[in-house]
Amino acid sequence: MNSPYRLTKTRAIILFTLMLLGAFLLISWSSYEVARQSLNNEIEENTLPLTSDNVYSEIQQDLLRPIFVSSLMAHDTFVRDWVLDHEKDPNAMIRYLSEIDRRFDTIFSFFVSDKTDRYYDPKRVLETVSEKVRRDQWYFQAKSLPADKSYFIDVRLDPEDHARLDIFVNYKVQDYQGNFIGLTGIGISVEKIKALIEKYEQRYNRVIYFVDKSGQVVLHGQSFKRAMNIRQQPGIGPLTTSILTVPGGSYQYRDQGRQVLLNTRLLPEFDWYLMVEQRDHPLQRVLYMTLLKNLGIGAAVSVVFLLLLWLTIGGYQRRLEHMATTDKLTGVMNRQAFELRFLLFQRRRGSLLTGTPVALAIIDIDHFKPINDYHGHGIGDRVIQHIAGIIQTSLRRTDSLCRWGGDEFLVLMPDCDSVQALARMATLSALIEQSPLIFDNKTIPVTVSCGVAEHQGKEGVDALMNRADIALYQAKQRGRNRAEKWED
Ligand SMILES: Nc1nc2c(ncn2[C@@H]2O[C@H](COP(=O)(O)OP(=O)(O)OP(=O)(O)O)[C@@H](O)[C@H]2O)c(=O)[nH]1
Repeated sequence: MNSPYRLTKTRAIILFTLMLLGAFLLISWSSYEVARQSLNNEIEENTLPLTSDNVYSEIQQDLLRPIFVSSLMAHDTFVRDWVLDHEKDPNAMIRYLSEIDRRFDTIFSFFVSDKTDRYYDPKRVLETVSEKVRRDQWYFQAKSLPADKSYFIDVRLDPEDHARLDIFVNYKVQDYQGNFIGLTGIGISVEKIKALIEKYEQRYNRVIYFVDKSGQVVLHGQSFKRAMNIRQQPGIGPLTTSILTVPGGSYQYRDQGRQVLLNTRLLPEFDWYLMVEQRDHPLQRVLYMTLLKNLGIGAAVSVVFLLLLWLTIGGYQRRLEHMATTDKLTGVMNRQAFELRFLLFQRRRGSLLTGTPVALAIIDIDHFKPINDYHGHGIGDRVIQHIAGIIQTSLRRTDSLCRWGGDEFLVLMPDCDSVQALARMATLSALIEQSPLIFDNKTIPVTVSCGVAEHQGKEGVDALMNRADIALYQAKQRGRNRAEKWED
């Protein structure tokens, strides 16, 4: 009888659980998303560009200095006059270059004469450059620069230590009429710039590197372990074209499941892009941990809430069930519960196809109306309770007792034929006769009449009761205080 109620309760609890967990999940997730988004925006719009600006302005000094020094050399009247004076004193140029190295702390300075193709460095006059030699191509490349470009930058191996890279600034030298007369410039060590990049990476907790206009990574710190062209780098690859066609911007991409925020900025003097990347901001982790904590709290609150709900609903349900199935006056089963019990019994009997007999007895208090009329309704109630108590003590565990209404009781007796039932009811009526209600020094004798019938085939409760009622009528007719069974 409980199962349909339990099912409804279980369904309701599952529904509440889903709603509650859904609500917690939705609230926690949306607030996490809002916080994450605003943190990302803050990083993307403020923090990252600010870092980028700082790195740019600091690194720019170191990168622009060689251009500045080269420009000084190219416009120096000494250099131009010396060339125009047919390079008479090579030592003068050598001294000049070594002075440049000493004053500006460059690693290498040079001059190449267009007229003689001679290559000067701070120590000596090296051999001449030739268009036919591959390693001299940088010179002819610089020489053929468009008129509006005064220099070009070259990153290549250190001529003395081939394991290291140097940045060379090659500046065009022109005479007073603007004719090309040579190339001068200096070289600085990439290692120095790399050290700077690493310093900034540690200071700002960012990944910093430079790419040229083709997407090739030209400068990076030691921890950089990725494809040397960003076009081949997963995540950022598809963004490369848009990155390299604007002077700077903010981008987002995913790399190995992690979000990367990127700020780019063009260094026009080098035609390089400064790339500043932010991965795993510490606050992102804090936000994620907060999300997990919120979900944990949500789940715990849900569990406690649902447990209380389960117990409360269970308590109410049990009370309601008890109220709906029990007779208030006697505490025995009421009519509705009995009908349901009979239906279940019938179903079980049908499925088991058991041949065991089942009997039903109707017990009616004799002359109950006069008891009510003489002693009052309250005493009448006590008589009903008294009779219910006696019947209950005489039942087996498998019997079911019901107060059908007024002064009438039903007893359903499985594994009991009409003859056995009749005998049991006769014993019961004798017992009731010998057990008057005694109270306030008054003795109220009570007797009952019983009608018994055995269940036949698939008949319903009404048909069975009808036959038992006929038997009861006979008992009443034959003088009451007795039991009769239905006879065909
Ligand atoms: N005190 C009390 N009386 C009730 C209750 N329910 C019904 N009654 C009364 O029980 C009486 C039933 O009387 P009947 O069964 O008609 O007649 P009876 O006096 O028992 O006569 P027989 O059954 O022929 O012996 C009526 O007077 C009802 O008012 C109840 O809950 N408490």
